[in-house]
Amino acid sequence: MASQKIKVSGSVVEMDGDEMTRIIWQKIRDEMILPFVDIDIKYYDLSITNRDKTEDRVTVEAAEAIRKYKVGIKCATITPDEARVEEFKLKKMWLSPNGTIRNILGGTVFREPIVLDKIPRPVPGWTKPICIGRHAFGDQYRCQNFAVDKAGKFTMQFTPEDGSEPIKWDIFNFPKDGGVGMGMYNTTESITGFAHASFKMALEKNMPLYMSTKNTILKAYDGKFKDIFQDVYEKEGYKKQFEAKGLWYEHRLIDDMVAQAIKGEGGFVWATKNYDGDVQSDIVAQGFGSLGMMTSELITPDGQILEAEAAHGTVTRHFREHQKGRETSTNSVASIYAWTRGLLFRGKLDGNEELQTFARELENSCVEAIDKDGIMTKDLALAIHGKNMKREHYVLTTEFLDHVRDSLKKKLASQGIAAGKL
Ligand SMILES: NC(=O)C1=CN([C@@H]2O[C@H](COP(=O)(O)OP(=O)(O)OC[C@H]3O[C@@H](n4cnc5c(N)ncnc54)[C@H](OP(=O)(O)O)[C@@H]3O)[C@@H](O)[C@H]2O)C=CC1
Ligand SMILES: O=C(O)CCC(=O)C(=O)O
Ligand SMILES: [Mn+2]
Repeated sequence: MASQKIKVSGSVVEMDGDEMTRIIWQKIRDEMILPFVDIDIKYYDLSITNRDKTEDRVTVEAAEAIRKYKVGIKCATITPDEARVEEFKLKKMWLSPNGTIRNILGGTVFREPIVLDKIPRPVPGWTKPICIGRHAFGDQYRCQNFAVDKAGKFTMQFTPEDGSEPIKWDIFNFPKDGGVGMGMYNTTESITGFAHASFKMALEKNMPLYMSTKNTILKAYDGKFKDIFQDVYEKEGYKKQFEAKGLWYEHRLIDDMVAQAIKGEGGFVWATKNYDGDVQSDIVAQGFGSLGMMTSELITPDGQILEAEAAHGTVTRHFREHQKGRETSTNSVASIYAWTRGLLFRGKLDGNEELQTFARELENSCVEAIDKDGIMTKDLALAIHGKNMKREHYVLTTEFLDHVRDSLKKKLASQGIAAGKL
Protein backbone atom coordinates (compact mmCIF):
# COMPACT_ATOMS: atom_id res chain seq x y z
CA MET A 1 0.00 0.00 0.00
CA ALA A 2 1.43 3.39 -0.99
CA SER A 3 1.96 5.52 2.07
CA GLN A 4 0.47 8.96 2.22
CA LYS A 5 1.86 12.24 3.44
CA ILE A 6 -0.07 13.93 6.25
CA LYS A 7 -2.40 16.56 4.78
CA VAL A 8 -2.59 19.86 6.65
CA SER A 9 -5.30 22.41 5.90
CA GLY A 10 -3.82 25.40 7.76
CA SER A 11 -0.55 27.17 6.98
CA VAL A 12 2.53 27.84 9.09
CA VAL A 13 5.01 30.69 8.87
CA GLU A 14 8.62 29.51 8.65
CA MET A 15 11.40 31.95 9.47
CA ASP A 16 14.87 30.95 8.34
CA GLY A 17 17.92 32.20 10.24
CA ASP A 18 21.69 32.29 10.42
CA GLU A 19 24.94 30.36 10.83
CA MET A 20 24.97 26.87 12.44
CA THR A 21 21.25 26.87 13.10
CA ARG A 22 20.51 27.73 9.45
CA ILE A 23 22.43 24.64 8.33
CA ILE A 24 20.59 22.45 10.85
CA TRP A 25 17.28 24.10 9.97
CA GLN A 26 17.46 23.23 6.29
CA LYS A 27 18.15 19.58 7.05
CA ILE A 28 15.22 19.42 9.49
CA ARG A 29 12.83 21.00 7.00
CA ASP A 30 13.96 19.00 3.97
CA GLU A 31 14.49 15.60 5.59
CA MET A 32 12.20 15.43 8.63
CA ILE A 33 9.20 17.61 7.79
CA LEU A 34 8.56 17.98 4.05
CA PRO A 35 8.89 14.26 3.17
CA PHE A 36 6.10 13.42 5.64
CA VAL A 37 3.85 16.46 5.85
CA ASP A 38 1.92 18.13 3.04
CA ILE A 39 1.67 21.67 4.39
CA ASP A 40 1.53 25.20 3.01
CA ILE A 41 4.62 26.95 4.39
CA LYS A 42 4.86 30.73 4.21
CA TYR A 43 8.66 31.18 4.06
CA TYR A 44 10.46 34.29 5.32
CA ASP A 45 14.23 34.51 5.09
CA LEU A 46 15.33 36.28 8.27
CA SER A 47 19.04 35.81 7.60
CA ILE A 48 21.06 38.90 8.47
CA THR A 49 21.81 39.51 4.79
CA ASN A 50 18.16 39.44 3.77
CA ARG A 51 17.11 41.62 6.70
CA ASP A 52 19.73 44.11 5.56
CA LYS A 53 18.62 43.85 1.93
CA THR A 54 14.95 44.46 2.81
CA GLU A 55 15.78 47.17 5.39
CA ASP A 56 14.33 44.74 7.96
CA ARG A 57 10.87 44.79 6.34
CA VAL A 58 11.03 41.00 6.09
CA THR A 59 10.96 40.74 9.91
CA VAL A 60 7.84 42.87 10.24
CA GLU A 61 6.19 41.01 7.35
CA ALA A 62 6.97 37.68 9.04
CA ALA A 63 5.41 38.87 12.30
CA GLU A 64 2.30 40.05 10.45
CA ALA A 65 2.09 36.68 8.71
CA ILE A 66 2.24 34.91 12.10
CA ARG A 67 -0.67 37.06 13.25
CA LYS A 68 -2.59 36.01 10.15
CA TYR A 69 -1.76 32.28 10.09
CA LYS A 70 -1.46 31.82 13.89
CA VAL A 71 1.67 29.64 13.84
CA GLY A 72 5.28 30.79 13.52
CA ILE A 73 8.34 28.50 13.49
CA LYS A 74 11.60 30.40 13.83
CA CYS A 75 15.27 29.54 13.35
CA ALA A 76 17.80 31.44 15.49
CA THR A 77 19.05 34.67 13.97
CA ILE A 78 21.99 37.04 14.44
CA THR A 79 21.23 40.22 16.33
CA PRO A 80 23.88 42.57 14.99
CA ASP A 81 26.39 44.46 17.12
CA GLU A 82 29.29 46.63 15.82
CA ALA A 83 31.34 43.56 14.85
CA ARG A 84 28.43 42.10 12.84
CA VAL A 85 27.86 45.42 11.05
CA GLU A 86 31.50 45.21 9.94
CA GLU A 87 31.38 41.45 9.18
CA PHE A 88 28.35 41.73 6.88
CA LYS A 89 28.86 45.36 5.80
CA LEU A 90 25.36 46.15 7.05
CA LYS A 91 23.55 49.38 6.19
CA LYS A 92 22.51 49.69 9.84
CA MET A 93 22.75 47.91 13.18
CA TRP A 94 19.29 46.35 12.79
CA LEU A 95 17.30 45.60 15.94
CA SER A 96 16.82 42.10 17.29
CA PRO A 97 14.31 40.29 15.06
CA ASN A 98 13.14 38.42 18.17
CA GLY A 99 12.40 41.72 19.88
CA THR A 100 10.57 43.04 16.81
CA ILE A 101 8.44 39.91 16.40
CA ARG A 102 7.68 39.52 20.12
CA ASN A 103 6.66 43.16 20.41
CA ILE A 104 4.30 42.87 17.42
CA LEU A 105 2.72 39.64 18.70
CA GLY A 106 2.77 40.46 22.44
CA GLY A 107 2.40 37.49 24.75
CA THR A 108 4.61 35.39 26.97
CA VAL A 109 7.58 33.18 26.05
CA PHE A 110 7.48 29.87 27.95
CA ARG A 111 10.76 27.96 28.10
CA GLU A 112 11.09 24.45 29.40
CA PRO A 113 13.98 21.97 29.37
CA ILE A 114 13.61 18.55 27.78
CA VAL A 115 14.52 16.38 30.78
CA LEU A 116 16.50 13.26 29.85
CA ASP A 117 17.21 10.21 32.04
CA LYS A 118 20.71 9.71 30.70
CA ILE A 119 22.05 13.22 31.18
CA PRO A 120 23.28 14.12 34.66
CA ARG A 121 22.29 17.63 35.62
CA PRO A 122 24.80 20.26 36.79
CA VAL A 123 22.12 21.07 39.36
CA PRO A 124 21.53 17.49 40.53
CA GLY A 125 18.57 18.42 42.74
CA TRP A 126 16.52 19.39 39.67
CA THR A 127 14.48 16.26 39.09
CA LYS A 128 11.36 18.01 37.77
CA PRO A 129 11.20 20.57 34.93
CA ILE A 130 11.17 24.30 35.53
CA CYS A 131 8.99 26.15 33.03
CA ILE A 132 10.02 29.79 32.68
CA GLY A 133 7.38 32.24 31.45
CA ARG A 134 9.18 35.24 30.03
CA HIS A 135 7.14 38.41 29.55
CA ALA A 136 7.98 39.15 25.93
CA PHE A 137 6.88 42.77 25.68
CA GLY A 138 8.61 46.05 26.46
CA ASP A 139 11.20 46.84 29.18
CA GLN A 140 14.81 46.81 27.93
CA TYR A 141 13.70 45.27 24.60
CA ARG A 142 11.74 48.36 23.59
CA CYS A 143 13.59 51.06 25.48
CA GLN A 144 15.35 54.21 24.43
CA ASN A 145 18.93 54.03 25.64
CA PHE A 146 21.74 56.45 24.94
CA ALA A 147 25.28 57.53 25.71
CA VAL A 148 26.36 61.17 26.06
CA ASP A 149 29.89 62.54 26.29
CA LYS A 150 29.36 65.92 27.91
CA ALA A 151 27.80 67.51 30.97
CA GLY A 152 24.03 68.02 30.93
CA LYS A 153 20.71 67.32 32.52
CA PHE A 154 18.69 64.15 31.90
CA THR A 155 14.94 64.63 32.43
CA MET A 156 11.88 62.50 31.79
CA GLN A 157 8.35 63.73 31.03
CA PHE A 158 4.85 62.26 30.78
CA THR A 159 2.38 64.36 28.77
CA PRO A 160 -1.23 63.30 29.42
CA GLU A 161 -3.50 63.12 26.37
CA ASP A 162 -6.33 64.74 28.31
CA GLY A 163 -4.51 68.07 28.35
CA SER A 164 -3.77 68.01 32.10
CA GLU A 165 -0.41 69.18 33.43
CA PRO A 166 2.63 67.21 32.21
CA ILE A 167 4.59 65.39 34.91
CA LYS A 168 8.36 65.91 34.76
CA TRP A 169 11.13 64.06 36.58
CA ASP A 170 14.75 65.16 36.99
CA ILE A 171 16.75 61.98 36.53
CA PHE A 172 20.40 63.00 36.69
CA ASN A 173 22.93 65.78 36.07
CA PHE A 174 25.75 64.25 34.04
CA PRO A 175 29.31 65.44 34.80
CA LYS A 176 31.61 66.58 31.99
CA ASP A 177 32.54 63.12 30.73
CA GLY A 178 28.84 62.23 30.33
CA GLY A 179 27.50 58.70 30.83
CA VAL A 180 24.58 56.51 29.83
CA GLY A 181 20.82 56.66 30.35
CA MET A 182 17.65 54.77 29.51
CA GLY A 183 13.86 55.19 29.36
CA MET A 184 11.69 52.08 29.30
CA TYR A 185 8.05 51.18 29.75
CA ASN A 186 5.40 48.51 29.95
CA THR A 187 1.61 48.61 29.69
CA THR A 188 -1.19 47.55 32.04
CA GLU A 189 -2.73 45.60 29.17
CA SER A 190 0.43 43.63 28.45
CA ILE A 191 1.20 42.85 32.11
CA THR A 192 -2.41 41.69 32.59
CA GLY A 193 -2.08 39.42 29.54
CA PHE A 194 1.20 38.09 30.96
CA ALA A 195 -0.58 37.27 34.24
CA HIS A 196 -3.42 35.41 32.49
CA ALA A 197 -1.00 33.42 30.30
CA SER A 198 1.10 32.47 33.34
CA PHE A 199 -1.87 31.33 35.47
CA LYS A 200 -3.24 29.33 32.51
CA MET A 201 0.12 27.67 31.88
CA ALA A 202 0.55 26.70 35.57
CA LEU A 203 -2.94 25.16 35.62
CA GLU A 204 -2.28 23.28 32.39
CA LYS A 205 1.03 21.94 33.70
CA ASN A 206 -0.42 21.29 37.15
CA MET A 207 2.44 23.16 38.80
CA PRO A 208 2.56 26.07 41.27
CA LEU A 209 3.38 29.54 39.93
CA TYR A 210 5.99 32.00 41.20
CA MET A 211 6.40 35.50 39.76
CA SER A 212 9.60 37.39 40.49
CA THR A 213 10.35 41.13 40.52
CA LYS A 214 12.57 43.62 42.34
CA ASN A 215 9.62 45.59 43.71
CA THR A 216 11.56 46.71 46.78
CA ILE A 217 13.75 48.84 44.48
CA LEU A 218 11.44 49.55 41.52
CA LYS A 219 8.44 50.29 43.72
CA ALA A 220 6.18 51.73 41.00
CA TYR A 221 7.42 49.71 38.00
CA ASP A 222 7.82 46.25 39.50
CA GLY A 223 5.14 47.02 42.10
CA LYS A 224 2.67 47.25 39.18
CA PHE A 225 3.60 43.73 38.03
CA LYS A 226 3.13 42.40 41.57
CA ASP A 227 -0.24 44.13 42.07
CA ILE A 228 -1.65 43.10 38.70
CA PHE A 229 -0.70 39.44 39.21
CA GLN A 230 -2.27 39.42 42.69
CA ASP A 231 -5.44 41.11 41.40
CA VAL A 232 -5.83 38.77 38.44
CA TYR A 233 -5.19 35.77 40.72
CA GLU A 234 -7.83 36.75 43.25
CA LYS A 235 -10.47 38.42 41.06
CA GLU A 236 -10.43 36.38 37.83
CA GLY A 237 -11.15 32.99 39.32
CA TYR A 238 -7.62 31.55 39.28
CA LYS A 239 -7.21 31.34 43.08
CA LYS A 240 -10.15 28.92 43.35
CA GLN A 241 -8.86 26.79 40.47
CA PHE A 242 -5.35 26.69 41.96
CA GLU A 243 -6.61 25.74 45.42
CA ALA A 244 -8.87 23.05 43.98
CA LYS A 245 -5.76 21.42 42.49
CA GLY A 246 -3.65 21.93 45.62
CA LEU A 247 -1.53 24.53 43.78
CA TRP A 248 -0.50 28.05 44.79
CA TYR A 249 0.70 31.37 43.41
CA GLU A 250 3.32 33.51 45.18
CA HIS A 251 5.28 36.63 44.36
CA ARG A 252 9.02 36.38 45.16
CA LEU A 253 11.85 38.88 45.10
CA ILE A 254 14.10 37.94 42.17
CA ASP A 255 17.20 37.38 44.34
CA ASP A 256 15.26 35.18 46.77
CA MET A 257 13.74 33.33 43.81
CA VAL A 258 17.05 32.46 42.11
CA ALA A 259 18.39 31.02 45.38
CA GLN A 260 15.18 29.03 45.98
CA ALA A 261 15.23 27.72 42.43
CA ILE A 262 18.75 26.32 42.84
CA LYS A 263 17.91 24.78 46.24
CA GLY A 264 14.66 23.16 45.13
CA GLU A 265 13.77 20.13 42.99
CA GLY A 266 12.05 22.06 40.16
CA GLY A 267 8.43 21.39 39.31
CA PHE A 268 7.10 24.94 39.05
CA VAL A 269 6.24 27.65 36.54
CA TRP A 270 8.34 30.79 37.00
CA ALA A 271 6.89 33.99 35.55
CA THR A 272 9.74 36.43 34.92
CA LYS A 273 10.10 39.92 33.59
CA ASN A 274 11.51 40.17 30.07
CA TYR A 275 15.24 40.54 30.87
CA ASP A 276 15.16 38.18 33.87
CA GLY A 277 13.57 35.52 31.66
CA ASP A 278 16.19 36.00 28.93
CA VAL A 279 18.99 35.35 31.42
CA GLN A 280 17.35 32.85 33.78
CA SER A 281 16.12 30.61 30.96
CA ASP A 282 19.76 30.05 29.89
CA ILE A 283 20.73 29.24 33.49
CA VAL A 284 17.85 26.77 33.72
CA ALA A 285 18.71 25.25 30.31
CA GLN A 286 22.35 24.73 31.28
CA GLY A 287 21.33 23.54 34.76
CA PHE A 288 19.35 20.75 33.10
CA GLY A 289 22.28 19.76 30.89
CA SER A 290 22.46 21.88 27.73
CA LEU A 291 21.22 25.01 25.99
CA GLY A 292 20.44 22.76 23.07
CA MET A 293 17.72 21.00 25.07
CA MET A 294 15.38 23.89 25.84
CA THR A 295 12.08 24.58 24.09
CA SER A 296 10.75 28.10 23.65
CA GLU A 297 7.15 28.98 22.78
CA LEU A 298 5.58 32.42 22.64
CA ILE A 299 1.86 32.30 23.37
CA THR A 300 -0.48 35.29 23.10
CA PRO A 301 -2.76 35.99 26.12
CA ASP A 302 -5.85 34.71 24.25
CA GLY A 303 -3.94 31.48 23.50
CA GLN A 304 -4.66 31.81 19.75
CA ILE A 305 -1.17 32.46 18.34
CA LEU A 306 2.06 30.54 18.90
CA GLU A 307 5.64 31.21 17.81
CA ALA A 308 8.06 28.34 18.45
CA GLU A 309 11.85 28.58 18.40
CA ALA A 310 14.96 27.29 20.18
CA ALA A 311 16.04 29.21 23.28
CA HIS A 312 19.67 29.37 22.09
CA GLY A 313 21.28 31.47 19.39
CA THR A 314 23.01 30.71 16.09
CA VAL A 315 25.90 28.91 17.86
CA THR A 316 28.54 31.12 16.24
CA ARG A 317 31.54 29.39 17.86
CA HIS A 318 30.57 26.11 16.19
CA PHE A 319 29.84 27.87 12.89
CA ARG A 320 33.37 29.33 12.86
CA GLU A 321 34.70 25.77 13.09
CA HIS A 322 32.38 24.69 10.26
CA GLN A 323 33.64 27.60 8.13
CA LYS A 324 37.20 26.34 8.65
CA GLY A 325 36.11 22.94 7.35
CA ARG A 326 36.35 21.32 10.77
CA GLU A 327 33.78 18.90 12.16
CA THR A 328 30.99 20.17 14.41
CA SER A 329 28.80 18.46 16.97
CA THR A 330 25.96 20.92 17.54
CA ASN A 331 22.80 19.85 19.33
CA SER A 332 19.80 20.16 16.99
CA VAL A 333 17.09 19.02 19.41
CA ALA A 334 15.76 22.49 20.34
CA SER A 335 15.59 23.44 16.64
CA ILE A 336 13.67 20.22 15.92
CA TYR A 337 11.30 21.03 18.79
CA ALA A 338 10.67 24.46 17.26
CA TRP A 339 9.12 22.57 14.34
CA THR A 340 7.29 19.99 16.47
CA ARG A 341 5.78 22.57 18.83
CA GLY A 342 4.65 24.72 15.89
CA LEU A 343 3.13 21.72 14.10
CA LEU A 344 1.50 20.45 17.32
CA PHE A 345 -0.23 23.81 17.71
CA ARG A 346 -1.29 23.78 14.02
CA GLY A 347 -2.61 20.27 14.63
CA LYS A 348 -4.62 21.44 17.64
CA LEU A 349 -6.04 24.47 15.79
CA ASP A 350 -7.09 22.29 12.84
CA GLY A 351 -8.18 19.28 14.92
CA ASN A 352 -5.59 17.29 12.92
CA GLU A 353 -4.77 14.24 15.08
CA GLU A 354 -2.38 12.76 12.53
CA LEU A 355 -0.24 15.89 12.50
CA GLN A 356 -0.13 15.90 16.31
CA THR A 357 0.96 12.25 16.29
CA PHE A 358 3.68 13.08 13.76
CA ALA A 359 5.02 15.91 15.95
CA ARG A 360 5.04 13.69 19.06
CA GLU A 361 6.78 10.86 17.20
CA LEU A 362 9.48 13.26 16.03
CA GLU A 363 9.99 14.40 19.64
CA ASN A 364 10.09 10.76 20.77
CA SER A 365 12.71 10.03 18.11
CA CYS A 366 14.96 12.75 19.57
CA VAL A 367 14.57 11.61 23.18
CA GLU A 368 15.03 7.92 22.30
CA ALA A 369 18.12 8.67 20.22
CA ILE A 370 19.78 10.02 23.37
CA ASP A 371 18.19 8.05 26.21
CA LYS A 372 17.79 4.68 24.48
CA ASP A 373 20.30 4.54 21.64
CA GLY A 374 22.99 6.62 23.37
CA ILE A 375 23.47 8.75 20.23
CA MET A 376 24.19 12.32 21.22
CA THR A 377 26.11 15.49 20.42
CA LYS A 378 29.19 16.71 22.26
CA ASP A 379 27.37 19.04 24.70
CA LEU A 380 25.46 16.07 26.16
CA ALA A 381 28.44 13.70 26.06
CA LEU A 382 30.38 16.32 28.03
CA ALA A 383 27.57 16.48 30.60
CA ILE A 384 27.90 12.70 31.08
CA HIS A 385 31.67 12.14 30.85
CA GLY A 386 33.15 15.51 31.82
CA LYS A 387 36.95 15.50 31.55
CA ASN A 388 36.93 11.83 30.54
CA MET A 389 34.90 12.43 27.38
CA LYS A 390 36.36 10.74 24.31
CA ARG A 391 35.63 11.18 20.59
CA GLU A 392 33.61 7.95 20.48
CA HIS A 393 31.16 9.33 23.03
CA TYR A 394 29.50 11.74 20.59
CA VAL A 395 28.38 12.06 16.96
CA LEU A 396 28.61 14.95 14.50
CA THR A 397 25.83 17.48 13.87
CA THR A 398 24.60 15.75 10.72
CA GLU A 399 25.02 12.21 12.13
CA PHE A 400 22.60 12.97 14.97
CA LEU A 401 20.08 14.43 12.52
CA ASP A 402 20.41 11.38 10.24
CA HIS A 403 19.81 9.03 13.19
CA VAL A 404 16.66 10.89 14.26
CA ARG A 405 15.38 11.02 10.68
CA ASP A 406 15.86 7.28 10.19
CA SER A 407 14.17 6.41 13.46
CA LEU A 408 11.26 8.75 12.67
CA LYS A 409 10.93 7.13 9.26
CA LYS A 410 10.65 3.69 10.88
CA LYS A 411 8.07 4.86 13.41
CA LEU A 412 5.92 6.51 10.73
CA ALA A 413 6.23 3.64 8.27
CA SER A 414 4.70 1.34 10.86
CA GLN A 415 1.73 3.73 10.92
CA GLY A 416 1.37 3.96 7.14
CA ILE A 417 2.94 7.42 6.86
CA ALA A 418 6.16 7.35 4.89
CA ALA A 419 8.55 9.47 2.94
CA GLY A 420 8.27 9.03 -0.79
CA LYS A 421 11.87 9.63 -1.76
CA LEU A 422 13.86 8.95 1.39
N1 LIG B 1 16.66 33.34 19.48
C1 LIG B 1 17.65 33.87 18.80
O1 LIG B 1 17.51 34.09 17.62
C2 LIG B 1 18.92 34.18 19.50
C3 LIG B 1 19.96 34.67 18.75
N2 LIG B 1 21.17 34.92 19.32
C4 LIG B 1 22.26 35.33 18.38
O2 LIG B 1 23.07 34.17 18.17
C5 LIG B 1 24.41 34.57 17.92
C6 LIG B 1 25.35 33.75 18.79
O3 LIG B 1 25.12 34.06 20.16
P1 LIG B 1 25.85 33.37 21.37
O4 LIG B 1 25.96 34.37 22.42
O5 LIG B 1 27.05 32.68 20.88
O6 LIG B 1 24.80 32.32 21.93
P2 LIG B 1 24.44 30.82 21.47
O7 LIG B 1 23.26 30.43 22.27
O8 LIG B 1 24.28 30.76 20.00
O9 LIG B 1 25.70 29.94 21.88
C7 LIG B 1 26.43 30.10 23.06
C8 LIG B 1 27.17 28.82 23.41
O10 LIG B 1 26.26 27.92 24.03
C9 LIG B 1 26.49 26.60 23.58
N3 LIG B 1 25.33 26.20 22.74
C10 LIG B 1 24.26 26.95 22.41
N4 LIG B 1 23.42 26.24 21.65
C11 LIG B 1 23.96 25.03 21.49
C12 LIG B 1 23.57 23.87 20.79
N5 LIG B 1 22.43 23.81 20.09
N6 LIG B 1 24.40 22.79 20.82
C13 LIG B 1 25.54 22.82 21.51
N7 LIG B 1 25.96 23.89 22.19
C14 LIG B 1 25.19 24.99 22.19
C15 LIG B 1 27.78 26.65 22.78
O11 LIG B 1 28.84 26.50 23.72
P3 LIG B 1 30.29 25.92 23.34
O12 LIG B 1 30.89 26.88 22.36
O13 LIG B 1 30.98 25.94 24.67
O14 LIG B 1 30.11 24.56 22.78
C16 LIG B 1 27.73 28.06 22.24
O15 LIG B 1 28.98 28.54 21.81
C17 LIG B 1 24.49 36.06 18.20
O16 LIG B 1 24.59 36.74 16.96
C18 LIG B 1 23.19 36.39 18.90
O17 LIG B 1 22.72 37.65 18.54
C19 LIG B 1 21.42 34.67 20.64
C20 LIG B 1 20.41 34.20 21.43
C21 LIG B 1 19.08 33.93 20.91
O1 LIG C 1 17.11 38.64 20.25
C1 LIG C 1 18.20 38.62 20.79
O2 LIG C 1 19.16 39.30 20.41
C2 LIG C 1 18.46 37.74 21.96
C3 LIG C 1 17.37 36.81 22.16
C4 LIG C 1 17.66 35.91 23.27
O3 LIG C 1 18.74 35.92 23.85
C5 LIG C 1 16.64 34.95 23.67
O4 LIG C 1 15.61 34.84 23.01
O5 LIG C 1 16.90 34.27 24.67
MN1 LIG D 1 18.77 34.55 25.60
